[in-house]
Order: sequence, then structure tokens, then C-alpha cells
Amino acid sequence: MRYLANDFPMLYFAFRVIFSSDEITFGSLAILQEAAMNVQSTIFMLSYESKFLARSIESAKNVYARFDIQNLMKDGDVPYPKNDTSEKTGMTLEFRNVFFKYPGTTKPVLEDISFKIEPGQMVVIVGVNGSGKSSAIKLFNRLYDPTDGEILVDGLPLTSYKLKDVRRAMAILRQDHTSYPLSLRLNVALGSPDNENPSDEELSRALKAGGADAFVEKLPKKLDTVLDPVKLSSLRFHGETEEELKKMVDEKEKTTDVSGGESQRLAAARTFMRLGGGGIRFLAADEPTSALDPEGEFELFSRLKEQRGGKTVVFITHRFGHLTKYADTILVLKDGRLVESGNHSELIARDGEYKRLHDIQAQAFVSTNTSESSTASDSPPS
Ligand SMILES: Nc1ncnc2c1ncn2[C@@H]1O[C@H](COP(=O)(O)OP(=O)(O)OP(=O)(O)O)[C@@H](O)[C@H]1O
Repeated sequence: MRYLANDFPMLYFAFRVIFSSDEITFGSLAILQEAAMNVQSTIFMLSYESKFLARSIESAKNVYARFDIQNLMKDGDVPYPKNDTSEKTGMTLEFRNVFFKYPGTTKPVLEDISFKIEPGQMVVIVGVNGSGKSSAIKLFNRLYDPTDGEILVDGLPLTSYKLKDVRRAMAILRQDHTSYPLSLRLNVALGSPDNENPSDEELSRALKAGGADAFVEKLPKKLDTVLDPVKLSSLRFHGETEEELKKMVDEKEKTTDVSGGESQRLAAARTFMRLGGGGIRFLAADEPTSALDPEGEFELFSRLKEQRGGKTVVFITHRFGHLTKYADTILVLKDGRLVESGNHSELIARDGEYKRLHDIQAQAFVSTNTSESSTASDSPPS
């Protein structure tokens, strides 16, 4: 962290703010990441293209817009957790007749949703694209508040808690599994904002848990590999010679990229870093395995199961496999409504939306032989 703090103070500041989640939410990550990179680039006068400048201004406007939303959100005054801070237990989360529409829109994306997740339960949310799964997760840590209805945490309204406290107790792994233009070390370390200088041992534990250790090990600079650094192609500083400039470019210009699956493994490692930091009672992961191969998916799932302790976890997934099979409860969303809930066997027996979605996936694995296909409905591909 010291390297970043000394050499790139603005970027360091921006990333620490993002991950501390004190003032802003995880939902602002993408916007802030882009803004931070743009601010950084501007400070270093790396690019003057008009398109780039326009994007910088747009990003800055987006950040201010987001801050405006945040400022309207009333903070609570109850500390979280209420009593025993050392208690290692999961959070109870309850939606009571929750309705939600995005600011400036008229159509509700969540309608009359009610469910209760008990401490330590593993819940999976499924549903077709646009059914409201990610929107529901955005309400968990008050990126937005419901338009109507109520969310309760450990029996009290979510709005009654200090926002900072309740966000600190949650780890949210977002769908876009972003990698940041920093070293791999920092990409993982950012997961634990309270731990400024994690040891190599802590980092390697998180990498292993996230399934990112093997690909990092193969890179020549390992954890010191810098991902997609700031572009210096139009750099002109103070009279450096071409040779000096070339050297600077060679040092700083993009050298390493990661695949979608590797980037998702890094994001998972960052989440394990956060889980290891203590104080987390709730984990939500939005399609944590969407870019992973089946082996990677199985391993990530196994380690999450192993290391989650008593934490309450919520996963969103489109895949019917390990997550859905072992979930305590599956919530099925359709057009913003909760149409079914229960475990895998119950929902298969119910023969509704869950079974319909399940069968579409299972169909791809069923032999054209009709006698085989008739036995396939209760065996999700895994
Ligand atoms: N920021 C936003 N502003 C306005 N509408 C939005 C916003 N984000 C999502 N929506 C709309 O809300 C609805 C639900 O979207 P959401 O992302 O929650 O669905 P989802 O079930 O997670 O979809 P997917 O499986 O594609 O990730 C969609 O109609 C989407 O267009």
C-alpha cells in the first residue's frame, strides 16, 4: 500500500474510499473506478484526447450524482452489531412487502417481496435476466432504499442502524468482478480496507481460497504484476529524451491482462481477504462463478462453504448445479416478484418456474434417446 500511497496519492485515496465503504457504497465501484483512473490520468497529463476528456467529465458528473443520492439517505443511530461485537454469527435479513423502483423511473423492479433469511443460512436467488435479482442485492447494503415496505436486520429496521456499521458487517461480491489498474497484490489487499499492509501469507491464503494462486504463480512478477496500468502513449513531460520517455513507457504501459475467469478469481480472492478481516456477518455474491470453468466453480463453492463459518450468505446464479442443490432456500424471482421459494427438491416437485428454468439447462445434457431423457429432470448439470 505504501507504494501506491507515495507514488499515486490520488488513486490511492480513491481506491481506499471505495473499499472502506464508509461514505459510499459498493454499488458506486464501477463509476468511481473509472473516475479514479480518469483523475489519475488527468493529474499525470497522460492524455488530452477530446473523447477522453468528455468521458472524464461524464464520470465526474456521475460521481456527483451518486453522492447526491447518498446525501439524501438518512443515517441511523443504532450501532451494529447491537451487543456482542465478538460474537461470530450470521445476520438475519428480512424483506417485508418490499417494493422498489429506481429513482427517476416509474416501473417497479421489485414488487411486494417478502422473505426471511435466518443466521447462517445459504440462500440462492434465481430468475431470468431482468427479473430483479441484482436490484434486490443493492437494497441489502442500502445502495438504495425500498420505495415501500421494510427491510429488517436482526429484527430491527435496516434504516435504524448506522450505515457505516452495517456495511462493514457485509461483504458484497459484485457481478462485474472488476480488476483494478494496480498490482495484483493491491488488487487483493483492497478487499480488506482495515488491514493496510497484509502479509504475503494472508494474501496467499486469500489467493488460494479464490482459486487465483495457480495463475498468479505462473506470472514472472507474481503478486507484483501490474494490471493494465495507466496509458502513457501521449505523454510529454519536462524535456525528457525519447529514450527516457520510452523507458518510462516500457515500465508503466500495459504488460499483463487477465482473462474473465482469472479476473473473477481475483475478485473472489479479494472477497476472501475481506471475509478473513473479521466482523463480516453477511456475504452476498452476484453470479460469483459466471466466468469460471466447472472445476473452478466447484472449488470456489467448496471453499466458500468451508470458510463461511456461521455467516449468512446469498448467491445469485443462473447455473443450476452445486449452489442450487445445496442451498437451504432458493428464492425464484420473475418480473420483480417472488414467485417460489424452497429447496431444490421442493421446487422441482412443485413443477413451477424453478423447474422450468432447471429443465431448460438440463435439456442440453439429456440424450436424444427418449428413455434416458425421461429420467433427467431431477439431475442438474454440475
Ligand atoms: N440503475 C438502473 N436504473 C433503472 N433501471 C434499472 C437499473 N438497473 C437495473 N434496472 C432495471 O431493473 C430491472 C431488474 O434488473 P436487475 O439487474 O435487478 O435484474 P437481474 O435479475 O439481476 O438481471 P440479470 O440476470 O441480467 O443480471 C431491469 O428491467 C433493469 O433494466
